[in-house]
Amino acid sequence: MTTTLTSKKKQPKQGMLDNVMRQFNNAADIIELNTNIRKILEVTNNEFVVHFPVRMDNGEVEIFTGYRVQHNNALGPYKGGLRYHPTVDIDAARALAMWMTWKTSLAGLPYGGAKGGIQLDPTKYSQDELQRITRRFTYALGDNIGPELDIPAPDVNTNPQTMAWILDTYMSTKSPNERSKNLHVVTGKPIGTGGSEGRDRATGYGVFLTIKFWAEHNTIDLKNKTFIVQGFGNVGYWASHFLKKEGAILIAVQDAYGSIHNHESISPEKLLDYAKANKGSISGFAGANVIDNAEFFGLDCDICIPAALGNQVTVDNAHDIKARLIAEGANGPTDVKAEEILLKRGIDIIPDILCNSGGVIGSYFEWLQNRNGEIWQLDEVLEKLERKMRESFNKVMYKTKTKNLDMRTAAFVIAIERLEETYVQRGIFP
Ligand SMILES: NC(=O)C1=CN([C@@H]2O[C@H](COP(=O)(O)OP(=O)(O)OC[C@H]3O[C@@H](n4cnc5c(N)ncnc54)[C@H](O)[C@@H]3O)[C@@H](O)[C@H]2O)C=CC1
Ligand SMILES: O=C(O)CCC(=O)C(=O)O
Repeated sequence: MTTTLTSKKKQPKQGMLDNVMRQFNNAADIIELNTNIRKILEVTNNEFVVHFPVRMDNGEVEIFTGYRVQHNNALGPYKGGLRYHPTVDIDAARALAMWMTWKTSLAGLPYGGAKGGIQLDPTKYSQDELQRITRRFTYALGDNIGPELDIPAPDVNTNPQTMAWILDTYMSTKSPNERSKNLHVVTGKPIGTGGSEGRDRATGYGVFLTIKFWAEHNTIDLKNKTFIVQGFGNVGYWASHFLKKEGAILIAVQDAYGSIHNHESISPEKLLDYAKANKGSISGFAGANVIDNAEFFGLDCDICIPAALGNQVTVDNAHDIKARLIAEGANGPTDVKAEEILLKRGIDIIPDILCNSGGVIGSYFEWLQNRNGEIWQLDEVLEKLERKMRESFNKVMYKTKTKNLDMRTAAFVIAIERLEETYVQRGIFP
């Protein structure tokens, strides 16, 4: 097992990392960010790369590579999800960690940003194998995570069960007297293991709320508005569920297995039941027609919700998009060049660091409850979540108006200004 720690080292820029750096530099230029603070924010604080062996069901040992990148902790402990996917590598973890720093700052949370995961295709492993992989990864990370240091949460292909395994493994390394003080080492846990009511739907509910606020802002009625969703996991499903409750109509879905379309409507609840019984896949669902993946983003609709992976809306499909609004459930789904095209075409984009921030806000509520020995009811959690998201949305809209900025740049400016303020107040970089 090896651990590599790279501190304050310049990184090459490409893919999602290139995107987030361009977004950051654009906003930093606009506010003429102090050059010393810019130097700090453009690199990650710590990077852990761990290789660890796990016994497979057939008795063979396989070596896995896991990552945890801690970008910045000026505002509080590092916070962010763990992703299990073949595309996880050091640059993906760096980019996603940076987005977490801007997201927690914009949301006004006492957190910094981190992200990580394991490079693997979870469909190739049994539940027992995934449990052993998760436990060995947790041992490998050791005390580089912790309830007041760095707090992981679910992301793509990880879920409350994954968090429960991490919690159990982490706690087993502590003395009995210390164990109960470590419940908040991860968030997004099952309710029976210290999880919070509402964390399951927090991200999708937040996506829905930002769409609702945007519609109110533009005096648009969401009733009978059509929407399409890429990614029908935790975020995609819950966003669809709440939009449907508001009267909007889901007409197309794309996941890792294919794309389906029904111009009349697709029931999110029926599709979820189907996917649950079909190893998570929407393919074969009887309530819609199969379409070519390449057609998906060009479908006629009012709202497009990318809620899967990064770099999905690109120069290759930005010209085809018919939606009036893109609501970024995923992290980094729109690349910088595609965004230029979309903005010129008058398409609004609710940026990821605002749109999907309900997840980390829900996590913050779970962390607070664990820390204080409290248990909140679902309606209390959702009310608090709505209040926080409305505050962030209003701040972003005010900045777009007063500084004549698009929503992403406005959100980045607010996030970076908060970090700048803390560095200046500490007196380190006046
Ligand atoms: N889970 C959370 O609380 C949060 C998640 N996010 C972001 O939302 C996005 C989705 O996350 P979750 O819903 O949690 O993941 P998930 O694992 O529950 O679902 C992922 C979905 O994306 C689909 N997908 C994977 N590869 C795809 C591809 N190449 N094309 C189309 N669809 C594909 C999968 O089939 C699945 O339906 C990610 O970008 C994640 O970082 C952001 C904030 C919080
Ligand atoms: O809930 C959290 O701590 C972070 C969720 C996450 O990974 C994200 O917002 O991208």
